[in-house]
Amino acid sequence: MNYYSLNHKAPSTSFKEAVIKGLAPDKGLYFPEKITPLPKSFWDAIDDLSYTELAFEAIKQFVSPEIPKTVLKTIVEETLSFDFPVIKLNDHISTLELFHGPTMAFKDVGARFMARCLGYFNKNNDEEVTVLVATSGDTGGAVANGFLGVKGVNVVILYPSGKVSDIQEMQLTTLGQNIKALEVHGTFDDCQAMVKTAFLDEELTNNMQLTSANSINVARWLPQLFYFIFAYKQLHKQYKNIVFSVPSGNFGNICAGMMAQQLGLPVKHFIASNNENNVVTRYLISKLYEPKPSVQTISNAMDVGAPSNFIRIQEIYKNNFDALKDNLSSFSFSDEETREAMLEIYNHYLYVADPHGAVGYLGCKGYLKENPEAHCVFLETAHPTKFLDVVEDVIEEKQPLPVQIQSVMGKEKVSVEISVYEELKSFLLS
Ligand SMILES: N[C@@H](CCOP(=O)(O)O)C(=O)O
Repeated sequence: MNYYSLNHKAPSTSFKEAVIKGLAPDKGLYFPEKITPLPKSFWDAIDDLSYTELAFEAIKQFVSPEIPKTVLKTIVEETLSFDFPVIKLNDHISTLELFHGPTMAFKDVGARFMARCLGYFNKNNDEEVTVLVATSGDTGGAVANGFLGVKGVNVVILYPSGKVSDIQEMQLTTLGQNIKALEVHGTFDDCQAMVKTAFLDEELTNNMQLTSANSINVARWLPQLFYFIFAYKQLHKQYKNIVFSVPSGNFGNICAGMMAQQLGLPVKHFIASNNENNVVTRYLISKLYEPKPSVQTISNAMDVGAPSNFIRIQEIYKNNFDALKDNLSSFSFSDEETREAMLEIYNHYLYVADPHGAVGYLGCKGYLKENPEAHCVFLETAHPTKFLDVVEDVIEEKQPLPVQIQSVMGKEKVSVEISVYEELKSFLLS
């Protein structure tokens, strides 16, 4: 599969080059040249195929021929070594739990898939790759875990100081080895902007091979389409009008869901559920796309003011506003509403949702008001104990810590504080 730059000022490139480069030389995101819907026989066999078989069939067109089928099978099997259960709350709302991986966030799948692809491409190469990643909370930990000890790969994680949860910070600052954390005095958007600037800095790119492990990288972004197929597998016999409410920050996950739809997944509608960082909610009302600096919320992984992947969504809908609006709704909720939703979910369903999931639940409720025939699945993007203070405060109950969380507790935080791009550059050159 070849990929083109959405800025249209750089040549098309192979999957391998797109993964190794991360971002196109013209700073555009890569997008696949062709999307071939999966055959009817695939969808007819959904009950008989395992998660790894479904994932393999769904992703293979995007990675071939650079990753041979036997290698891809192993990559998919190793990536998906945990569960993705759907939990039904009532006849109209279910949640898809995406937090059963090693760092308990949905990012684990993309990070593990990408790490293995890069490991494969790098196996006979002596040149080291530096993976730069900006995180608003969950990506950092997942990438640190996924890339820990991968030969020839150094990871540098930028995170906004004081704006990620304590557990998220421990997950990305305590592993050591080939993982380094930079604590940025600024927002996630500042971190993401620094990463993008680094890709354009010839002094850096002449000295080192840089790539990104944010969803701007196709190998981090595309595997997220598996989730929607897994949810459909679990629900399709019971419900016909399935819609997904996706807690959205950088919009990679919802955009991957739309790719699954392009492959033929019968999804009725998508809901982008936002906290107060709501550029897309506003866009769908006003037709004006006006990114704003992000504000801090209790659903911090979604504190993104300028979502990178929105341009990919526009590409899927060929920049047709009406076509997009037919398939996408968006709602935005305050922290107060999020807390109330967490309590409601707990009181009504005895289910402990994290703040991001609670925003997704509210998105379902918003959509169901006008579309009562739908069955809405909100994505539980991270385990509630990653936001322990907020969760325990809202439901007034102590939460047991899963082993994945216990394993980072009490470890020593190691980070370097930076404020401006020049400091990132000297860090990388040093
Ligand atoms: N929400 C992310 C930040 C960016 O998202 P990504 O999917 O592009 O890595 C986080 O939690 O770190």
